[in-house]
Formats: sequence, structure tokens, C-alpha cells
Amino acid sequence: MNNPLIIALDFSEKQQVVDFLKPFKDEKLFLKVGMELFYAEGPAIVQFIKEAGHEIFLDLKLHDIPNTVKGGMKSLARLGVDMVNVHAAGGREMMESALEGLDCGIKAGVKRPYCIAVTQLTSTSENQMQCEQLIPVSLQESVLHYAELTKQAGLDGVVCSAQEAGLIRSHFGKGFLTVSPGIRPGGNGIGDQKRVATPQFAREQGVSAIVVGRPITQAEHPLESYLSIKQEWEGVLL
Ligand SMILES: O=c1ccn([C@@H]2O[C@H](COP(=O)(O)O)[C@@H](O)[C@H]2O)c(=O)[nH]1
Repeated sequence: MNNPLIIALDFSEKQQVVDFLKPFKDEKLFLKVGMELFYAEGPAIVQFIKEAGHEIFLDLKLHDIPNTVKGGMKSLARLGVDMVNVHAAGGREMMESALEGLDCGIKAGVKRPYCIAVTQLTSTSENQMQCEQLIPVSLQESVLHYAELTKQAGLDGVVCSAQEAGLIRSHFGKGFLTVSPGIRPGGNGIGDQKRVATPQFAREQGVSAIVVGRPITQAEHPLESYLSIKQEWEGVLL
């Protein structure tokens, strides 16, 4: 994986995607389709984005009993996306089943999509984790524990904030992917996110890929915002 900037397409219908992509006609993008868009438009939206030549992270965060997740991944594998995910809280057996499902579902000769696991959502603070999930350790310890479980299950990496990415990289090496949402250029417009970081900080921590939604999709000029965040992420001197 070549350190992509993944744009989160948190839209409710295809037409919004079509309008959003118009200024990006010269860019080959890595796009994230999440629950809102996929539940509204179904597999057709994946097909549409693929035909436009972009890579896709299908962010449905599967979390269910192992047999159900295996079946779900078998179906998702047929869509030909580049990355899928589960919640690490589902456990090691569930994550192993996710991989089995993907292996069953992919077409012959096609590369299996990257499969990664969410550790602690970037909208979760340490206080929330300890008081609501009753996890009596630090947030970093919890994220590291879930990363260890994910690694044991054979997945390709984790979703974590850039604040934990350096720790994970020091334990598991750069071959284990760290995909980080909660990116806020200049630290602005945090919204519901709790563990945020700038693109520059993410790069310095060795993050494998950043996920950026509202700072691009809600910007007055999305293409300009994308290019500016990409420059900071790639360390291009302005
Ligand atoms: O821990 C997580 C896991 C997934 N996300 C997703 O990333 C984007 C972030 O969007 P912003 O608008 O840049 O906040 C969004 O689609 C989330 O579902 C995450 O934020 N944190």
C-alpha cells in the first residue's frame, strides 16, 4: 500500500458522489464507502466507483458471530473492493472467520482485499472507554491489545488514531497497516472525533493511510482542500 489519502464519501445518495467527483476528473483516488452510502445505494455504488477507476475501502465494520461475519465477507469479496474491515472487539475467532469468508468469496486470480480491524473508534475518549465499556486500562493499552489480537488472527492491520500509530508500528513493524481517521488539518473542526491529528503528525508517526471525510467533502472547494491535505500528508514543502 502506497500511503494513500482515503476520502470518506459520507453521502446519502449517488448523485452527491457524482457531483463531488466532478472536479476530481484528473485524479485517481482512494475512496471510502461507508454505511450511509452503501445502505442507500447497495453494491451498484461500488461498481460505479470502480468503473470510474478509483480504489475502494468498503468501511462496513463487521461485528457479529464468526459464522455470520464469514458469510458477510464472502458476499463482500465478490464486489472486488480493495479494503474491508471488522471490529477487533468481535474477537480473534471472528476475525479469522472474516479472512476465511474473503478467501471463499474472491474470484480466481483476484487479490484478496486488505482486511483490517477497528481498535477503538477515533470518536472514543479514554474516559468514555473506561466508564462506558468498563475497560480498566489506558486507551493506548486497549488499542495495542486489539492490534495484537488482530495480528494473531492474520489480518493486515488496524484502524487506529494517528496518536497510537507510532506505538503500533514499533510493536508490529511497518508491514502491519495503520489506517487513521480523525484527521484534522490545523486541528480545526473536530466535531464528534476525540482523537485527532494533523496530516503532518500522521506522517511523522508512520501511519500507512489517512482517512479524511468532512475536511474535504464539506469544504467550500473540495479539490483544493484535498490537494492541500495531500501535500501536507506527503511532506511536500509548500
Ligand atoms: O475509528 C474510526 C473508524 C472509522 N471512521 C470513519 O472515518 C471517517 C472520518 O470522517 P471525518 O469526517 O473526517 O471525521 C468517517 O467515515 C468515519 O465513519 C472514523 O472516523 N473513526
